[in-house]
Amino acid sequence: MNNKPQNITILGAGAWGQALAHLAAINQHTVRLWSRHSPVSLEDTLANTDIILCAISMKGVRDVANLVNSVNEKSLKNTIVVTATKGLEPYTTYTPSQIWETIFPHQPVVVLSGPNLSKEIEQKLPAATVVASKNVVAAQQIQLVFSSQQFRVYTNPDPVGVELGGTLKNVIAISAGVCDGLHLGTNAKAALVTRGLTEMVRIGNTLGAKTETFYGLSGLGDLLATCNSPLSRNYQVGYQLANSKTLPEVLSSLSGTAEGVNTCRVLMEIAQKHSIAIPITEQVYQLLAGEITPRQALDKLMLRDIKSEFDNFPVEQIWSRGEKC
Ligand SMILES: NC(=O)c1ccc[n+]([C@@H]2O[C@H](COP(=O)([O-])OP(=O)(O)OC[C@H]3O[C@@H](n4cnc5c(N)ncnc54)[C@H](OP(=O)(O)O)[C@@H]3O)[C@@H](O)[C@H]2O)c1
Ligand SMILES: O=P(O)(O)OC[C@H](O)CO
Repeated sequence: MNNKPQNITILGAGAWGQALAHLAAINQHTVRLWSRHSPVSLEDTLANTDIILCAISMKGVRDVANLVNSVNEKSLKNTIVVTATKGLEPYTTYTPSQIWETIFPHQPVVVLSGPNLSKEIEQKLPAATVVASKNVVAAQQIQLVFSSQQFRVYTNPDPVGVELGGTLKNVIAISAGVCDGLHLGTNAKAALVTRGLTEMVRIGNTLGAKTETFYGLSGLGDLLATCNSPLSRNYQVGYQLANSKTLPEVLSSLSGTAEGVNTCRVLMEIAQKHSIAIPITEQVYQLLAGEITPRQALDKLMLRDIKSEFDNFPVEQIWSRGEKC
C-alpha cells in the first residue's frame, strides 16, 4: 500500500470539494481544486494526478466525466477515481459511480460517503466516513489517503449500497425537515426516520445493495446526521416548505445543492418501474411538486392502510411460533 503523499485533483470547488481538500491536506497530499470557473485548464490540473476525486453536483457529473475523458484519457492509466456525489441521474437512474465506471471502464472507482456535513468538517470537528469499491486495494488506498485524527475512514465492499445510503437519505431528510417545521415532536420524527430507512432498504435491495450496508455509517449514520441537523440543505428544504415558503423561494435562498429534490423524482420512476412501496418519498414528491400541503402529506401518511411492520415477516408468522406477547 502506498502511504506516500499523493497528487489529488478534486473536481468541484463547492462546499464538499473544499472540505475534502482540507481533509486531504492534513496528510500532506498535494491537492488541486478544479471547477468550471478555474483559471487553470482541466488538462493542466490533471497532469501527474494519482487520484481524481469528484465532488460535483449530480447534474454536472456526466459532463465533467466526459470532459476528463476527452482531455486526458491516456495519462490517467493508474489513476483512482473517487466519487463523493450523492445523487441519481434522471432517465438512466445511474448512480455517480456507475457513470464514472461507464466512461472509465478500466479505472478503479471508489465511492466515498458518510455522515459528513461539510460545515462541521470545515470547523475541524471529528467525523467518520466509508470508502467502498469493487477494487479492495483501491478502497484501502483511499482509506490511507484520508484517515486522520479528524477523519476516521472505514472500507466497505458494497459500493452501490454505500452510494445509495448517501443518496436516498436526502429525500427522507426533506421529510424530517417538514416534520420539525410542523413541530410534530420526537415520536413522529423517530417513526419517520425509521420508516424512511425501510424505504431506503427496499430501493437499495432492488438496485443490488446489501441490507446491512444501510445499517452502517453511510446509511443509518448519514440518515441521522442529515435528518437532525439544520446544517443539512435537504433538511432545510423541508423545514422551510413547512414554514409556508415555496420551493423556488427555498432553493433561491439555499447555499449549495439539495440533491434530494431531483433524487425524489428519479426514485418515483424507479419505484413505479419495480413496484416498490415508498410512501414517504411519494409524499415528498407531491409536496415538492406543489400538489399537496405539508399537513396533507402528514394526513396521508397517518391514514394509510394498517399493515405489518416488516415486509417479509408478517405478524401472523410470529404468532404461529407462539411468540405473541
Ligand atoms: N456539502 C456537504 O456537506 C456534502 C457532504 C457530502 C456529500 N455532498 C455531495 O457532494 C455534491 C456537491 O455538494 P456541495 O455541497 O459541494 O454543492 P455545491 O456547494 O453546490 O457545489 C457544487 C459543485 O458542483 C459544480 N457543478 C454543479 N453543476 C455543474 C455542472 N453542470 N458542470 C460542472 N460543475 C458543476 C459547482 O460548480 P459551480 O460553482 O461552477 O456551479 C460546484 O463546484 C452533492 O452531490 C452533495 O450531495 C455534500
Ligand atoms: O447538506 P446536505 O443535505 O446535502 O447533506 C450533506 C451531507 O450529505 C451530509 O452527510
